[in-house]
Amino acid sequence: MPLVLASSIVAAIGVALLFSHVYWTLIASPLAKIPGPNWFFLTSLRLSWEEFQGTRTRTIHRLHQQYGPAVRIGPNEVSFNSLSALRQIYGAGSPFGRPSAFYRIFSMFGQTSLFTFYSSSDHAARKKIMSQVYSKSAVLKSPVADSIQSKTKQFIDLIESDPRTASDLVRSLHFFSLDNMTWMVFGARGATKALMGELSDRQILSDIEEPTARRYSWFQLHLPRYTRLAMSCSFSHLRSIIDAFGLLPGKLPSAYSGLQGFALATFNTHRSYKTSASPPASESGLMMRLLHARTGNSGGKPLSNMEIAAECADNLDAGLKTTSDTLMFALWVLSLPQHRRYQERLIMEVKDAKSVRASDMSILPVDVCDRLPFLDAIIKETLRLYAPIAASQPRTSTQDTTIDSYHIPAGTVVSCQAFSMHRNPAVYPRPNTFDPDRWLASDAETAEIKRWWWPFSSGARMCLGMHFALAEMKTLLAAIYQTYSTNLRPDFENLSPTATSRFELVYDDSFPIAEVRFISP
Ligand code: HEM
Repeated sequence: MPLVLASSIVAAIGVALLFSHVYWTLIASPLAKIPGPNWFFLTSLRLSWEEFQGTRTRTIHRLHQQYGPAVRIGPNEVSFNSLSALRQIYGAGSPFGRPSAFYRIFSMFGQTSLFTFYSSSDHAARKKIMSQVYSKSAVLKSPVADSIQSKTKQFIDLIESDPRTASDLVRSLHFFSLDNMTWMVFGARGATKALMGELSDRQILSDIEEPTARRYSWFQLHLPRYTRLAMSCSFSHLRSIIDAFGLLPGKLPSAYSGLQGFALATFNTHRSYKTSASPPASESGLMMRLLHARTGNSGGKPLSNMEIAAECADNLDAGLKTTSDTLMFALWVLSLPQHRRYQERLIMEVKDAKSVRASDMSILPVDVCDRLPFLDAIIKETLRLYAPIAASQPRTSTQDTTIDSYHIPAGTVVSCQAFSMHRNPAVYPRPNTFDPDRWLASDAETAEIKRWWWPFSSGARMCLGMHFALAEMKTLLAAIYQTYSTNLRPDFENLSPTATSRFELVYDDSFPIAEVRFISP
């Protein structure tokens, strides 16, 4: 009898808790006024399931199409798709920061870095030290521009010497991006030579195509304790049971572990360089800048060794796939038979630019590429339709706010996603069509589409490496189309790639390794 009574009390408490949860989430919560599907209101598991399947971004987009510019996508989460919300969440003076619940999965060596700071003041102090390295004026001139040009030349040499490797775009563009990024971070002495065939450098990237990477990040985000336990479990029997039931988060402790290991080893090798006031090109780069800040030469806050190593690793991570995936999408989209005319126009533009320069320089200079209007339109349109970070960029605030006339309590996760911003048919007519010409109209006509273009985020936390990435991408595309035309293997013509996962920037699962053929005239 006491057992029955106890069970009845437990059941009654359970039902009461369930009712109060349902009442709160569906009726009493200030977020209940925001439209969206009830299942998403009730439990965050609903959205987590979409994330597990890799469909989160597309589902949120569909919900915006159905419910409008504000959609509640979880008990405590809202997605917005309007310029006013974008400015409020990400704009100057915004009270919103990056929530550690999500961004901790990007943490390197357990350190907080530019990418993972919540506090605006910590973030601003670190960004002040780092931003000069990647400023547009630094990128478009020597020694950065010379380095980009030399890596570009090495890519063209690879097409000539090893066309098979060059055509496998995931690999070859990662080599290009790695060599560029490592030069930016560690200077000439610490830069990799993957394009030139250095096997140990190519090996750094061996885990980036690990198919369980997204799954691992999902476990890390949603079940962090279990993930730690399962991955570090030293009892082989338990480990085999977890494995047998398919409950192992991933095969590797982390994708990019090769990149992190490289960053730490290179930092340790080179950190004792003398920090002279104006270091030579071989000693320039982010690491030197951070070491300077430590010794007080630049007036910044002193940083520990691990903080500097983490910042270096984080930059390699942030700049590697974003740039190489965008380049892959650009080469793929230009190689589609229906876009032949765009490829031909680009070829004309770069050849004209070459012909007005009397020099025998085989690669168009970075600053010249920066000013080519059709190339710029191609890059903008590629980043609109195939943004490598297309998914939500979550933010939270410690104070209550009102966004688009909805009351948003402190702690609510709010976000916009480039995938939806870039597909608003009222802003971009025929939003799913690749149309570079939309960027070539007058300033007045393009003002609105530029406001909605958001591949690099905006405001204080906008991408640090945007100018560097644009310079790399423009210089390489100009060099390729100066000499070659490209087409696709026929089985790649009917694919529709977009990186939509929040965790991995790789091509979608539906998009196998892309191969283009580089055709000499
Ligand atoms: C096509 C190439 C790239 C794209 C589309 C891109 C996009 C973005 C986006 C959307 C963010 C904000 C993410 C968020 O808040 O969740 C971001 C931040 C960042 N990106 Fe990039 N990125 C690219 C290349 C690079 C490169 C080459 C670097 C090299 C330094 C880089 C370094 C960073 C850093 C350090 C941040 C954090 C900035 C901050 O918090 O102030 N990115 N990027």
